[in-house]
Amino acid sequence: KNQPNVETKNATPIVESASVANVSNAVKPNLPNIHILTMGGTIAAAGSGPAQTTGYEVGVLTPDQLIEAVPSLKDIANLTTTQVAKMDSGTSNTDAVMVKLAKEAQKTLDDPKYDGVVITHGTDTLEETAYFLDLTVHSDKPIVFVGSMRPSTALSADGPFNLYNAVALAGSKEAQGKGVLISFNDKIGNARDTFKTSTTGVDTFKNPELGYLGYMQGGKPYFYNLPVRRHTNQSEFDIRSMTEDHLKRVDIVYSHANDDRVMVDAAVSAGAKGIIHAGTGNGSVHEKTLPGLQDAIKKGVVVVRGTRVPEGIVTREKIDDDNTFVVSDNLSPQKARILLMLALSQTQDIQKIQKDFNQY
Ligand SMILES: NC(=O)C[C@H](N)C(=O)O
Repeated sequence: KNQPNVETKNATPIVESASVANVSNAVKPNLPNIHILTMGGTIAAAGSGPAQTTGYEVGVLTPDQLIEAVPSLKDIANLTTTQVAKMDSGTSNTDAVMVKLAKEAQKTLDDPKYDGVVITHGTDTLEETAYFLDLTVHSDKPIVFVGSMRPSTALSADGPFNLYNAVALAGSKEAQGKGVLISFNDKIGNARDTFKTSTTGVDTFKNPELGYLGYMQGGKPYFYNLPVRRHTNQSEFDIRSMTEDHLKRVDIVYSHANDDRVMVDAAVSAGAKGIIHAGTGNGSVHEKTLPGLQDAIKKGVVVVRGTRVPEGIVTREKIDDDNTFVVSDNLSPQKARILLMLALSQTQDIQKIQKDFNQY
């Protein structure tokens, strides 16, 4: 029950598929070879009418149908596809799914015939999966995440143009070596810093304070900024030597007025090896919650002092040295969970884990 609908089939070369009427059946040697890994989400969704933008069925379009909706893709890339999952990323994404996708992306990028990868993904947890791949996949070839906010059946559906831009970006020289990118609504963000900011608006992926890396315009990327934190080829985490068993349980505990230790204790009894404390303000820990975190640490749980506030950084204070907390830097709780899981796959050493949070 509630298992993500995950399946893998062999890569289908769209260029050889007679059933795909709008896609050229000849490989054009002057165009980049881009492989699309599909995960489901609203970009592959269908509703019942032109104004339905919520409550539609997610992940129903096949990879071929996704591509058929954008006939001009054949002019910018030779495309092949693999359906890795057809999930609603808000209800069904798991660490196992992320591992499976990262392995699939690594395998594709290691194949000299491919120039880049596009991943179509639901937007709810896109930023988490994208950051996971940014930290574990080793390649300088472009890796571009894309999705949509409106289902394929809606008026002004944003999926087709988003997909066109993502394929154009993945086929560009400019996108090489910049880590995992998120291409959405004509903008290019990096996986670490970009996050979903609107429940239903099409301009949802951004980082209001730190901005974007660039724009897509006329099917071309225009870059202005570079990510400086370690990613892809410079990362110590490596999907090639990792299985889902290496990823330990990390829970997020969200603080609020009138907080207490109940949720921390629940995480510890559920077997958490790490806790991200999404504190108020600059990472404040409620006085009634603190003893719970201290007891968790005594049991060997690693606690990251983070914040529920979307902007700004949490830096080390006396409370962190007194309690051996790690601080989250400027990572959101959901991105801190990804990094802590990966850090815990290598060490329990607090200083090393803090160094990871300072570098990634
Ligand atoms: N816009 C979307 O893709 C939302 C959808 N619930 C998903 O994350 O799969």
